[in-house]
Amino acid sequence: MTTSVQVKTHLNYINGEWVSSLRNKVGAAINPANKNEIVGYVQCSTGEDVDRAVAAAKRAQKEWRRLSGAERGDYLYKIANSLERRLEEVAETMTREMGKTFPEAKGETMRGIAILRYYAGEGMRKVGDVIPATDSKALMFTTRVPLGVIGVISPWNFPVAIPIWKMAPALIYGNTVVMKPAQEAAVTAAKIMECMHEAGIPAGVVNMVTGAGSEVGTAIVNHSDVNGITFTGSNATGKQIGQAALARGAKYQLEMGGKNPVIITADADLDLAVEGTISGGLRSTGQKCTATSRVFVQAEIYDAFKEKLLEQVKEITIGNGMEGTSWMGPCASENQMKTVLSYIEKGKAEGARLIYGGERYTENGGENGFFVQPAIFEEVTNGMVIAQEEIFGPVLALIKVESIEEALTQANDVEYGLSASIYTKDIGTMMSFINDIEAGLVRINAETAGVELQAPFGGMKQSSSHSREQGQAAIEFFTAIKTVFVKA
Ligand SMILES: NC(=O)C1=CN([C@@H]2O[C@H](COP(=O)(O)OP(=O)(O)OC[C@H]3O[C@@H](n4cnc5c(N)ncnc54)[C@H](OP(=O)(O)O)[C@@H]3O)[C@@H](O)[C@H]2O)C=CC1
Ligand SMILES: O=C(O)CCC(=O)C(=O)O
Repeated sequence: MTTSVQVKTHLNYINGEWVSSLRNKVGAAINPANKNEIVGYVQCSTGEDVDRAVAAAKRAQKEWRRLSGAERGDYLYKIANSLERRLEEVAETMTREMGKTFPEAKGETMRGIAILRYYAGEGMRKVGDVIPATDSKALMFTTRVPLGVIGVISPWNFPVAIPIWKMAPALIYGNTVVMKPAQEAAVTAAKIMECMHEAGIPAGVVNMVTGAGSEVGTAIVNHSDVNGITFTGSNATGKQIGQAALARGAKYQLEMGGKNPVIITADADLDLAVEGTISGGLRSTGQKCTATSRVFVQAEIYDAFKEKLLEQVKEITIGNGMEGTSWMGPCASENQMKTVLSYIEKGKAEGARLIYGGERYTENGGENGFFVQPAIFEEVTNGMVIAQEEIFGPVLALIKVESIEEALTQANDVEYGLSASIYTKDIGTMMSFINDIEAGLVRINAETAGVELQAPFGGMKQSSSHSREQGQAAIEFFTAIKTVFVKA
């Protein structure tokens, strides 16, 4: 097990400098695999710290937007190189701070590097179109301008990838940023800022203020000089942010929960389906908005699928994510663990049959961490809470269906619409799934999780504010279009 990361007090990053919060108070970040281990200390900031960061971002924006896309891209390449040099350290910090296994944390950090390089390249791509004017002597075209200052509010479940997939496009299109990471992932976020600093990004272009969402997050959302807010997290918080932004006329983008289904048809490759269900539902301890949570299985193969699934889930090793033997780490916090355990209790109380796991895991030193065994329920009906609400934990609900139509109807019968997958060999079934499933991310013979950085990402229904992040879709949020008519 590597233990190279020093425990230190991380400061806010404002106007190119590392500064304490004006309140001068810090909070300890603890390891969810061992609550006695402190990973670092982070600032518990106030609205006044946000004011300073926003003022710095506003000042820096004029110069930053004047640079060419290629010049801004050069900074992103340098940030990517710095993150690459610190890959192991950042990944280890992530594992120790929020629990995901080291290989997953490393994979996520590499994804962050790839996102930075992708958007660095975007600085050289077209930003507008020439549109024929009705006047033959005129030239009409569109161009794009940055929004100004962007508030980035990010969650703890992807501490590197999510802040980067919000900040990199914001920056490349000429915006400046004030970032508030989840307090539970703020040490890892500070490492990203260190990479930005190392890359020599001009003072004020990127700023980070850590602290409670109810204080720091709210201050960003309500600040009149923050022109756009991009958020990933819970529906309750997302809706509040959307309403507050709308009330003062700021642009907003919300990525929220999921209750993602997988359908296993009678002709599915069962080994592949079991592998995808386990990986989609239980990797990262189920703490992905794209995690599989409802498993619709056709009656003909239900028993065979269940047997294989149970066989393999029993093999899952739980433990500290820094141990090479651990397949699944802890929940990210005590609160998250309690939420998951309470959903498991609700499932039992509502009459679903728990056929595997679902207890707090306390073996091999686990009593000091926030571990939960994977839980597999069957006899779940669509009206149950565990079939409707986002659990964000390692819980799978098996639902037996007679037909693909029944599976589709039930799969759509939730308020969310983020991702969905089907395992089938039949092209007709694939086509009806693509057409009829209500989800922004549709996957065939592949797990529900797994977002490609170059493709649009976002959900339908209550899963998002109906916008898309990542890939070239990001330009829609981070810029405004100007239509220009030139008459010589
Ligand atoms: N879609 C997804 O990827 C995610 C979904 N979730 C869902 O949300 C549940 C709860 O997780 P939780 O961490 O509480 O999620 P939140 O939505 O509360 O947190 C997400 C981010 O928003 C910040 N925040 C909280 N309240 C406000 C506010 N009033 N104004 C502005 N920003 C705010 C948080 O800060 P801080 O936490 O530092 O106070 C954090 O940075 C999970 O169980 C899961 O179901 C959670 C994370 C990611
Ligand atoms: O599935 C993924 O890779 C991304 C998931 C995600 O965006 C999230 O959980 O917030």
